[in-house]
Amino acid sequence: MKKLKDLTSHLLDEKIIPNENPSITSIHMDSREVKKGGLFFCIRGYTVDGHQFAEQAEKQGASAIVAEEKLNVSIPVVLVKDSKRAMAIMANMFFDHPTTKFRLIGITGTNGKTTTSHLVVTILQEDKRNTGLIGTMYTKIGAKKAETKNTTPESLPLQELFSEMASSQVDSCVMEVSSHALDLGRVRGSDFNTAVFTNLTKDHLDYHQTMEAYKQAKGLLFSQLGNTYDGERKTAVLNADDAASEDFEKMCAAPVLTYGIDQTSDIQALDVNISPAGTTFTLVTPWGEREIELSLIGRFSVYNALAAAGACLAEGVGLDTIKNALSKVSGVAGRFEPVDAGQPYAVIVDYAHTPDSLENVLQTLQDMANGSIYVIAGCGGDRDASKRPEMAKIAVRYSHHAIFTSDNPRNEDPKQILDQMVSGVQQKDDYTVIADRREAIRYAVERANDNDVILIAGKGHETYQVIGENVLDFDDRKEAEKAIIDIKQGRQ
Ligand SMILES: CC(=O)N[C@H]1[C@@H](OP(=O)(O)OP(=O)(O)OC[C@H]2O[C@@H](n3ccc(=O)[nH]c3=O)[C@H](O)[C@@H]2O)O[C@H](CO)[C@@H](O)[C@@H]1O[C@H](C)C(=O)N[C@@H](C)C(=O)N[C@H](CCC(=O)O)C(=O)O
Ligand SMILES: Nc1ncnc2c1ncn2[C@@H]1O[C@H](COP(=O)(O)OP(=O)(O)OP(=O)(O)O)[C@@H](O)[C@H]1O
Ligand SMILES: N[C@H](CCC[C@H](N)C(=O)O)C(=O)O
Ligand SMILES: [Mg+2]
Repeated sequence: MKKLKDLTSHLLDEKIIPNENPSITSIHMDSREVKKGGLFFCIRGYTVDGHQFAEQAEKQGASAIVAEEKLNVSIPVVLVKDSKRAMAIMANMFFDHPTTKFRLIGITGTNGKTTTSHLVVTILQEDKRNTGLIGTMYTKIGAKKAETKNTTPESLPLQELFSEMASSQVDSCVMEVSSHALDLGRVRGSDFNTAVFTNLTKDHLDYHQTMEAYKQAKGLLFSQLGNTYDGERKTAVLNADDAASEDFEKMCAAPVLTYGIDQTSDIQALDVNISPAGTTFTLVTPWGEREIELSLIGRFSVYNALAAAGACLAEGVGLDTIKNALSKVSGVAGRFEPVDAGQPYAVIVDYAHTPDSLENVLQTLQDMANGSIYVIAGCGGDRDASKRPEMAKIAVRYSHHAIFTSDNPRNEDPKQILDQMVSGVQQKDDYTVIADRREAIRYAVERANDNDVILIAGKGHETYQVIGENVLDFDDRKEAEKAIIDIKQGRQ
């Protein structure tokens, strides 16, 4: 059991620590979850100010509170300048520095984090490691999945999850590290061993405002990596074909391993061959060469495989293990996932929700399709509006017919989002606007002929649609399947 002062001993910023030193049996950032003997952190959020729940936490039996202002409570209050920062440090102390007990591999970048993290886990498991995974779709300890709200959780639930991983004998944890998480300090106190960069293109400018600030946020993963001198191996794995890597190299004290297709790099893909059946390339590394066979398609998949191979080489995995594991990967849910209901044309569900990812996926389809390409695309509400016209422009440029529809409108008017998309295209372009996503999918399915391709972009693995405050059941894969079957029956 911990005492309050065990947890405050590493708080170096301006603080006032009370004389009392109660026992702390649990820690909480949500007043509704506070237990007797717990420590409650008052966090100023985007929606509410956690300080207003201090009295509720006291009523529920909290032993102490961490806050940024004086409170009207009779339990001890630790006053700090920044309770989010204090929470990251104290959560790490409360759970006994869990990330020092296993290898931690962090993956950042605009696109490819979820895919690359799955590839890394597959390779590490082939190497008989006990893995943990934290990312957009779920968290996983071995095969046990749990739901998650954020791609990278807030520091307190994150350290708690790390602690559970350590108790479950996880020896390697692979996590997606979002730019929001880096900027908001959610991974402060996490001891990364290998840090991977996929790529940097436009997204999240609603939050970061400028590409420079967005890049700086991503760079924090590399500056937080530390160095190898304390005996632990640390490596930054950087994409040599992305200009941002030069900046990250400067921000990083650890050894750097680069990967690429175009630029000369430590880990290089040569003789890349992409076909609808899969991808092959020669993986050239400082440890030797191997012929790689992947069932994933597209040039972007080669980058994800290189990033994963780089991370695993940094983690000491052998080349044969990497080759074998990559040959077994069948795909990641909602990423270029085919829907097959016996139709004579292809339907692909993909999580492309940025201009760059949409362009990559459509380019890949263009290289392969024999018939027409239909793309169904929308843009999320309460998110970066500047990508809307760009995504629409890309959709019409690489398809024969684009259908603009709703993604997750959240608290925005779907019509307004669609108007912003349409502002990026010209009247002569071949597009249709159908706000209802179900109808948009049906529209494409009704029109597709043999050998055509329908790309349903943006929601990938998501099984819901957020409209206003309502979270409705919605799964692009199921909707497509239903539409194919209904329309087939109607045609018979
Ligand atoms: C903008 C943002 O990052 N918001 C995050 C933030 O929410 P918030 O600031 O609105 O929290 P709040 O509701 O104001 O609450 C403030 C505090 O009061 C507490 N509270 C609240 C109510 C109550 O009754 N009692 C109580 O104690 C809350 O627990 C909290 O500690 O803190 C929450 C808890 O950690 C996060 O789940 C939430 O992420 C939301 C869901 C979100 O959408 N975030 C996105 C922008 C995000 O972070 N995305 C990235 C991935 C992006 C990508 O790369 O694709 C991610 O890592 O997920
Ligand atoms: N290396 C890559 N470069 C560009 N686009 C990619 C790359 N890898 C995947 N994509 C595209 O981006 C989409 C999202 O991929 P993935 O989920 O792996 O990225 P992510 O970085 O985890 O995204 P998020 O930030 O939403 O968590 C894929 O469906 C695909 O269209
Ligand atoms: N992690 C991303 C996911 C976007 C997925 C897309 N379907 C949307 O809702 O915009 C975000 O929260 O911005
Ligand atoms: Mg992800």
